[in-house]
Amino acid sequence: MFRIVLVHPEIPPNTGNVIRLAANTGCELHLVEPLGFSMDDRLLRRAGLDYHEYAPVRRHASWADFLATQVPDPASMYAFTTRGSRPVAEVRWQAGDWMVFGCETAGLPAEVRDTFEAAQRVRLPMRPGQRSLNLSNAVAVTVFDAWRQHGYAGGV
Ligand SMILES: C[S@@+](CC[C@H](N)C(=O)[O-])C[C@H]1O[C@@H](n2cnc3c(N)ncnc32)[C@H](O)[C@@H]1O
Repeated sequence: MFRIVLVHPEIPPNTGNVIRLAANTGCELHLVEPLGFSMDDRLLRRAGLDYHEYAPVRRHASWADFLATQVPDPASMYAFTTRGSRPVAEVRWQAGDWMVFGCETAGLPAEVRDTFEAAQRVRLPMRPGQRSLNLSNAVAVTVFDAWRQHGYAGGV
């Protein structure tokens, strides 16, 4: 089981997709507020269908609140950023690791990104000149690669 963290997500269908992905793969999902939508949003519900009933979704009032309540081990936290210094392919994922993603427009806030050691700031490969992947696509390819490393344990 991996832990997905979305910091200030803005677009309801992206978070809905990630709720569904978390249910599909057995991940925990953490949302760091402020969010760009209400959790009752119609688009969020449509994308997540009823999966929010099956995927644990935890909300945190701020990044500081997330750190204070979850007390994550920095060595098990990875920040996903297009400015990451480490290729994601080098990561050997461990159960319980935290995968931290930024918002759709601005990415991870600098005050969050800068708290990660260089080795914990990872990037997904893209062709030259490309800006970024869609947030929910970035989460999906990451979770499935991590799950693949574990032989899709628990999957059928
Ligand atoms: C649409 S992107 C944000 C784009 C933003 N302008 C930036 O440059 O960070 C949303 C989130 O997806 C993740 N992401 C997208 N493409 C990525 C990549 N190539 N490497 C690492 N993370 C990526 C990051 O967490 C990012 O904050």
